Amino acid sequence: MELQQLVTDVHEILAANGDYTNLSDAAVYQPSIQVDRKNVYFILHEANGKQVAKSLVVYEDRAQVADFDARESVQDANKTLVVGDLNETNWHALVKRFAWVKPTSRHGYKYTFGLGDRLGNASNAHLRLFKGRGIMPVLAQQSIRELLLTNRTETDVVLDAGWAVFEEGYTDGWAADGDHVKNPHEVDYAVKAGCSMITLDCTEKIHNEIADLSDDELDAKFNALDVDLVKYFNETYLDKDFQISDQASVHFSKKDVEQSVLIFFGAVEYAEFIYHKFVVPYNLDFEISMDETIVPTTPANHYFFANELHRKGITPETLAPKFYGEFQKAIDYIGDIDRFEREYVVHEAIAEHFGYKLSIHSGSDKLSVYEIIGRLSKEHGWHVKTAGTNWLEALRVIAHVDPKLMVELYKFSYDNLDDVKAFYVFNAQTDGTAPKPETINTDNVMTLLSDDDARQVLHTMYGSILNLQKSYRYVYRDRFFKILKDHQALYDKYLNAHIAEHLDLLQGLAKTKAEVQAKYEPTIQ
Ligand SMILES: O=C(O)[C@@H](O)[C@H](O)[C@H](O)C(=O)CO
Repeated sequence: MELQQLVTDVHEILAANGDYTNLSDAAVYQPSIQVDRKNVYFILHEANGKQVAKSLVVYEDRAQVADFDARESVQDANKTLVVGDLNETNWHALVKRFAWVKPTSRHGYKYTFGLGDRLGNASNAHLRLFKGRGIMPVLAQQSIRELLLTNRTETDVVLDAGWAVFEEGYTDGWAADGDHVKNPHEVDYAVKAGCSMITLDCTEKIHNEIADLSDDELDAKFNALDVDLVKYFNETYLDKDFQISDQASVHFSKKDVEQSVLIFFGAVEYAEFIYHKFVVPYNLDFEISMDETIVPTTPANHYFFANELHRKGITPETLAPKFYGEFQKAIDYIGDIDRFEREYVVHEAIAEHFGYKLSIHSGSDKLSVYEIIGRLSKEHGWHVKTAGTNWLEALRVIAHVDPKLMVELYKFSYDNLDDVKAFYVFNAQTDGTAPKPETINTDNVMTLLSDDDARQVLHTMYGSILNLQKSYRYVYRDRFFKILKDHQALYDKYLNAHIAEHLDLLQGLAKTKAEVQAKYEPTIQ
């Protein structure tokens, strides 16, 4: 783009007095335009084959503009216009000028939604869907596991999301979640990369093996604790009933007390350690997760955990119990929905009593329980986390554009599923009911995206697909990303239709899974 044309664009923007609907240069991406006094900022979209080349354009006083890493520049009276890349230096320079470009705490936002983007190009679509929806997007949300499997850094994740925020002019607030961090160096890494929130995964501090002890073994182990601890726990909880709300109460039997202490108290102490070492000093938005443990979090366990945190003066922003039933990757809820609702009432009451919101992990595709969650948490708020479902919508693009490649990706994933045994646990891994690759062809490949077992296979094999190399060359990664970027509009459409199904149910705009599928599924065929 000619620099003089950009100077003309700037003058037209300054003269437009905020009405940018009829700018003469279509390359100026209108949602990104920011005017601060006589300074102008925007993203330039230039066609690059089927893709869009993006540049930052800044028009500022000469002294200020030195903050930016300029590829080229031109003087205009006492101003300088620079053109630069969407890189780390330029993002931080924008953050100095516009606070909303930086991630912030979810505190004060009633409804918040995690939009984990394993590829780094879903956030623009997500933001266009979330604008005006009344839900705060946690755009940057990748677990350490996802970072390892995708060879991305936390900084990559924050920047990919942060540039989308500026580009879409999303000024309502967004968050960056250092997800499933388990130890001080992972927490420190997430904080220093600019995450506004951490999700402390307590899995390794939760003693699932206790659940297998006999009553006598449990009793012996509990009574082997320091006498003052045994005394405190028994006096505080044993045979006690806690009326939490009109609808919810929790009773502690001897077994409830002993299991809650021996399974969870170590995690309470660890959360306290991380809280004082990081959450307070860095003023972090704090989530505690126990959703990936083997033992479900009973209401008694949850009350115990929350009460012990409260006794230590700790109130997280959100807490993720492991609910009754199964929240497996990429598929709907598995379990007795009535029992889920009965127990959810108690979990929600506990969260309200102690002043935090429930967090729903593996929140993708749980269309059968969103109405319950949205209804029961409507007054107090909810946090729902998705990630892999956005990856699956990228695969839907591949299946639509290059069915032959998708057949190959599925066969590779099916044949190498052991790659993810150490990372994920799901039914399709064990029960062998996923479609056999020999039954999949270019005519039926799209059906993989609606088959539960195939979805789980594809949902978890993202790292293996993206990183497979032969003779030092990526087998799939380059082809994958070229197709996706050549068809960004199709990806955006798929993403928004699929996530809208989630939001409509959570926000009570629809009551059933069938309703939202009838509304949105036809748009993604
Ligand atoms: O796959 C992952 O590691 C993450 O997406 C993680 O599961 C995340 O916390 C989540 O629950 C998203 O649904």
